[in-house]
Amino acid sequence: MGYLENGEWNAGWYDTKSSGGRFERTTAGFRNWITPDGSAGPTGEGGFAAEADRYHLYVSYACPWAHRTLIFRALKGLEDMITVSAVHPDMLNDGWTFSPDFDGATGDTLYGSTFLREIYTRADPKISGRVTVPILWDKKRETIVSNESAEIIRMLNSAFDDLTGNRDDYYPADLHTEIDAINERVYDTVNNGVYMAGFATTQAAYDEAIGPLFASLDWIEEVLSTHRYLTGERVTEADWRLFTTLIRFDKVYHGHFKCNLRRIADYPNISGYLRELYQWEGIAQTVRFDHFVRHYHYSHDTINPNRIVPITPDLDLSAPHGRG
Ligand SMILES: N[C@@H](CCC(=O)N[C@@H](CS)C(=O)NCC(=O)O)C(=O)O
Repeated sequence: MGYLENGEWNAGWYDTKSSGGRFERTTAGFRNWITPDGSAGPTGEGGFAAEADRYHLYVSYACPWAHRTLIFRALKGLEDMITVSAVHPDMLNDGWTFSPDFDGATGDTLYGSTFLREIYTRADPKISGRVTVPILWDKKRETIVSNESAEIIRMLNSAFDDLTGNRDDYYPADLHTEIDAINERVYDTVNNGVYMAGFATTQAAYDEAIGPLFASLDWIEEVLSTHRYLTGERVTEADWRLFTTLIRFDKVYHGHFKCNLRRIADYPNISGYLRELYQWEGIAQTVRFDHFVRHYHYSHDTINPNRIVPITPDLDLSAPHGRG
């Protein structure tokens, strides 16, 4: 773990001293958009037109934010158009690395780099900031299009539709307001809520995160008792954004991040919904339990200094989901 300052690497864990023990996630630095014709998107500059075999994703199978991008690549049939490199699950003093020494870790298939930070310095040799996954890389301009997963999935949702013919829309116009509102609550209290609980270094910071997390899971359980998906009868971006946290919950967040008031298995509707999403065509291949169980327990030595990787419960995800 560490960060880049003027292109130089500094090792060090998150600073929570200045924020009363609270974990505060930093904002992503590259905010350009791929668009069908290369015109500029909502932020950043233009010049990133949708093209086959032009873009590359750098991901970790452990990371819930990177996982979103793999899910959208699968849902939108972009596997042949967008290539992928997956980092090693251990994120230690050098940050994410391309060591291929773990099943599914591919190394850097574009440049043969050793560390993920080299991708950031390749885009900007004097860059400052955290070295995070996912990264959407442009092989043509050799730069980073975006390192913000929420925006990468929006691009993948529609920018390539004319090339693939896949027009499935996970952010339909008539549901924008509802999806945005759900995303906000789910991000603040669930997706990021588990990290705020797990990375808290004061009791107060933990207490602040844990109540809203379970209040939101209780609310989601209620919503899913009358709706098949979060916004009703159509699966949307909001569901896939929640999925990446739910799938890690009982194996990692429940124990490692002390999110242990209840398990997902204790929520009947969320459990069926999780199974349905897991069984969705193309999704199971994006889920690497081995990567995330190893990553969290082995990498966070402030939480688990002896790096003991625990046994975790089997999740019977292939059982009938009963959500018909
Ligand atoms: N805003 C980013 C956050 C990504 C993020 O925090 N990724 C984590 C892995 S789960 C990371 O790479 N952390 C390394 C670090 O913070 O140094 C996104 O959603 O794309």
